[in-house]
Amino acid sequence: MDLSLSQSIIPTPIIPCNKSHTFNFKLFPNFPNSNSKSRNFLGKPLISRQNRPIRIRIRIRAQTPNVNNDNDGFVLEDVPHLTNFLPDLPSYPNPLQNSKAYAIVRQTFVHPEDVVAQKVVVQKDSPRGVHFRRAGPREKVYFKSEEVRACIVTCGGLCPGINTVIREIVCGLNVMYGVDDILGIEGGYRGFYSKNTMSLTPKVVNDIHKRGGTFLRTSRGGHDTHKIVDNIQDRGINQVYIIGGDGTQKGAALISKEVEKRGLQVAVAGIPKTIDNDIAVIDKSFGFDTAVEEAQRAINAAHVEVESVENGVGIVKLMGRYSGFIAMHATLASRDVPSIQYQGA
Ligand SMILES: Nc1ncnc2c1ncn2[C@@H]1O[C@H](COP(=O)(O)OP(=O)(O)O)[C@@H](O)[C@H]1O
Ligand SMILES: O=P(O)(O)OC[C@H]1O[C@](O)(COP(=O)(O)O)[C@@H](O)[C@@H]1O
Repeated sequence: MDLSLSQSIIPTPIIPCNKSHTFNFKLFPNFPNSNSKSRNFLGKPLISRQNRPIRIRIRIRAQTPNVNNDNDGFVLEDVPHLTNFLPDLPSYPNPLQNSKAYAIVRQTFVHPEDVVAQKVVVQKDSPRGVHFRRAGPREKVYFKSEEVRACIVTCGGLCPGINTVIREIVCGLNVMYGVDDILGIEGGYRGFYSKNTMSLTPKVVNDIHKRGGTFLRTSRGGHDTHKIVDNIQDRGINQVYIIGGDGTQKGAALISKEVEKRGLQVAVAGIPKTIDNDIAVIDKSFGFDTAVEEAQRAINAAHVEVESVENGVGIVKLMGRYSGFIAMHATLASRDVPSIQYQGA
């Protein structure tokens, strides 16, 4: 999957209700300069949620070259927010603040000014570089729990862990945020306008993470922005969670633009899916570990065959048309392959 960073949509993380299935969209938790003073590197609030243009790209350069100025070459690749076009939208305290079970979150809310650097290693006097908005629960939210009608859709190819993601969105919304109106859109984008929805509750999704594939089914094609947004409007949906690869996220961006054009209070969250782990800015894409484990099985099997005959040669072809991370990690982990040569297409 080729998910270029400028097109990436950073999702608000859903903290799982079951620790054993944790997956983490938090970006570089060890991001340096995390003290509150250095966060305000622009010397003024970085984010004005009011009247903020969509996907702003702030470039600030120091007047004098080679001056060690905190603002030098700082670029923020932002994501759209509802208040860009609905500036008077009221906000509410995050329900997690009142939760005994999740009380710890109060201390770890993501500050609105938190960003994540694309490059961890920089040189002295080099530009600060590109930064992304940090994902995570905020102190304020823009929906009342009882007014949320969420939906989840899965599009494009398969990847291990999709069902876990679906489950965690449902459980996270329900258990942590008190949302009980969650719809499953079946069969990818076209499911918005050609199929009925299913109701998703923690009980319905309880066991789905033990199965492969996607519980909601998927498809390629069928992205008709107007028909999809018409349907979102007709069904009174106000939160849309879209799980998929680069094609899917392009579709999500179009939906978000159409929502803005119509002035709807609908939040669109894209959850990047790639088995290849080729999104630089996140810790790890879900499903990658499983793919590496499975790949090692193939390598191990070939190794057993090779060892049992004279001059045996085993050939294992692993997936990853444009990305060699699965092949590289599986090979390094198994130690059965003396040297690695990765050849992309
Ligand atoms: N450029 C695009 N604009 C809008 N929708 C797109 C675009 N590319 C793909 N899609 C839609 O996204 C869905 C999945 O796309 P696909 O490229 O097949 O998989 P993936 O999301 O895994 O890359 C399909 O329903 C497709 O119609
Ligand atoms: O088996 P191959 O040809 O290496 O294909 C594997 C590739 O297919 C994918 O699963 C899907 O790729 P596309 O989204 O381009 O169809 C990639 O994530 C992966 O790298």
